[in-house]
Amino acid sequence: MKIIYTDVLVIGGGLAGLRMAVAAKRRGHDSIVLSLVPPKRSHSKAAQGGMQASLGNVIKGVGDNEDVHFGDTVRGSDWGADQEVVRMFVNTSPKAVRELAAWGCPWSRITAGDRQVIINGEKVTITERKEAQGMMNQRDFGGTKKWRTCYVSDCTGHAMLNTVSDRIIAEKVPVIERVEALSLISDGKRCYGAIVRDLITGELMAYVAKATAIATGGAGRIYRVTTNAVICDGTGYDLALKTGVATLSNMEAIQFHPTGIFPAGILVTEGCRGDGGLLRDVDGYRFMPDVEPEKKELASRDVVSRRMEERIAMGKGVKTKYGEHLWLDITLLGEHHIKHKLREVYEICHYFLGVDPTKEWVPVRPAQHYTMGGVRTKPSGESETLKGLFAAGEAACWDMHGFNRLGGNSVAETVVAGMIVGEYIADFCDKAENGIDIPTSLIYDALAKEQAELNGYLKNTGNEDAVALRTRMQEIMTTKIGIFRKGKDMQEAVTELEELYKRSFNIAVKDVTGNNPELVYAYRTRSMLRVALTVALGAYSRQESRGAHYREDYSVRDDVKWLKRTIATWKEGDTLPTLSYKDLDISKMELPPGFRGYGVKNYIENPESAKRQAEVDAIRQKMEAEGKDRWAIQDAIMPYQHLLPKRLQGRNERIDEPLND
Ligand SMILES: Cc1cc2nc3c(=O)[nH]c(=O)nc-3n(C[C@H](O)[C@H](O)[C@H](O)COP(=O)(O)OP(=O)(O)OC[C@H]3O[C@@H](n4cnc5c(N)ncnc54)[C@H](O)[C@@H]3O)c2cc1C
Repeated sequence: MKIIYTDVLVIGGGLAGLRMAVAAKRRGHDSIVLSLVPPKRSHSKAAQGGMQASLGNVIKGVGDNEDVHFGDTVRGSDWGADQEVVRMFVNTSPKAVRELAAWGCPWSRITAGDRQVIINGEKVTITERKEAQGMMNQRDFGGTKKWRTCYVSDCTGHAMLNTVSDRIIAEKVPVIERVEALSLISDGKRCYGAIVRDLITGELMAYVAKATAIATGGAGRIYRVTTNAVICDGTGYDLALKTGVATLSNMEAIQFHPTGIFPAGILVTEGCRGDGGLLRDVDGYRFMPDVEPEKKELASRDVVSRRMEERIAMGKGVKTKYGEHLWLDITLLGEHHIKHKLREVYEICHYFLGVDPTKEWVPVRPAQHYTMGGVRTKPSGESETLKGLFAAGEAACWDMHGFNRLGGNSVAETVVAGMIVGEYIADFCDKAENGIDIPTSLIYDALAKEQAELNGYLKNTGNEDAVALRTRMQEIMTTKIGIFRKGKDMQEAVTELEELYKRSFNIAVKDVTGNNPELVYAYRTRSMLRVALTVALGAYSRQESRGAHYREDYSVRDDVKWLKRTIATWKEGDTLPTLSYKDLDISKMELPPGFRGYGVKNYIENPESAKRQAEVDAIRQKMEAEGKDRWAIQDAIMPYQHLLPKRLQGRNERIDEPLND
């Protein structure tokens, strides 16, 4: 069996993984990236709408800055996010978008002068400034106060991923494709790499590394109706669970995107609504202004998805033999706009629905979209509990999104986290004490354990069918751990998923040769069941509603009892995860919990919130009177710069905020 040694092993060749590897390699550390598919086929490619960075280039973005982006993200998270991490993110995102531009990402650009846009269903003329000519263009997205989302038509992820993939080639980082990490090599205290299966030959290998990073993306495929591609099985989360030591966090926080095309669930971007698209019911009635007068179609995704499902429950859905849906109307944007700025949406509607969105409404219904939880890390991206293990991107939870992610904040997070965590990985590898100093027996034991697990499937005489188990799991997740959750349903879901998990030990794989896709399907199904159980038990146990986690039996956000992060581990031999909780500390928050400004104003206030708000207000008032600038005031309220690598600490330049000001 092959053993390959390297400094940094990155598991995942999407935006987050590639950007981390670039950072580590540039600091002189040999890095290897592993991927199930050629990296340019990673799911980051599917991102359509754009990347949030507070550049303030467009006229509708004037006044935008890190503070506004911070407020939008924390409110969007329903106060579930780690506010220090949000600050790190909003400060780095403008740098990341500009870095990508320097690397050749063809961002859509501003043409100065008049242009016609649709705002609130009306044609409006806006005038872009002369000094913005040629700068990155930005569109409106849900849950944001300013037009902040930079984009490349509606194939932003495609352009970003090509750019970073080209950079990884330039940096000469080997990317090993069509391989799958099955487990991590660990002695219970420190991670030393991974056991990896070659998906072409079926061979097992050990990749031994000083630092190992999980960047394996989301877990959409544990649901039946999802916008995620078939490789988004979420088995990367299970890599952490299987150690018994590394933790997952907030796995119950699952996002449902308002506009999956019906019935397939394929996404049409939030950019459709950002650019002026409207949601209509069976009567063609635009219902969002009635229920969300402030943000209408552009409230945050959790809110819009719930409003849509409520409309359907009122009997206002369009009935079909596949179920019910609502309409997305982008006809008012005009053919030229749709074919240039929403080109992919045009093609998706044309090829998958036979609908021409320049003339017809698009059938849509919310679909699973994003995993806010993930491998729990410190702000540096290192696991809180397993030294040498790092994570970034959708697979990670350094906790930037809390219980609801804003559109455009994910691809931004991948490259931002890649930059930050990549630097910390390099720092880790710089230290002599973090060399690879392990007995080879640890590697061989890990290989033998994985081989035994695979043999378990091959030699099993049981009669369980992996396809049936997975299909049932996906059905349970979609129907019982969906947009509206009820205690009884979730209890049943946990019980049945646990049963399916036990049955997965009786899956018999008949094919015994080579790459063996039947075996792959079987072992991934068991991993997915562990992940699904972590989501379901987390959801059942959290007795409140926060962001995308909405319970009909606990419909209120409870900042007294539940302002806390869920932490999950999986002990070997157990059939359920072990959950614990970690409080969020209001006394350190820059923006104490309150009303989000959209959605229902319905929360149990923690008395600490008002106290902290008074403190924050007093600091702000005093420092403003002293003539201090916004950076100094922010630093006094919640210092975070020390958490950023030095080279990322600088300020960002805007037309209205030149650096020499
Ligand atoms: C349809 C769609 C549209 C979206 N649009 C937007 C948008 O406009 N703006 C936005 O901000 N966000 C958007 N998102 C979300 C965003 O695209 C993703 O969250 C983000 O790109 C994830 O990047 P990542 O690097 O974390 O993971 P991915 O890009 O999913 O990459 C995961 C990588 O891990 C590899 N991998 C997985 N498991 C293993 C394993 N066991 N061993 C080895 N390799 C493994 C895969 O091969 C892949 O290379 C969208 C998501 C979807 C589904």
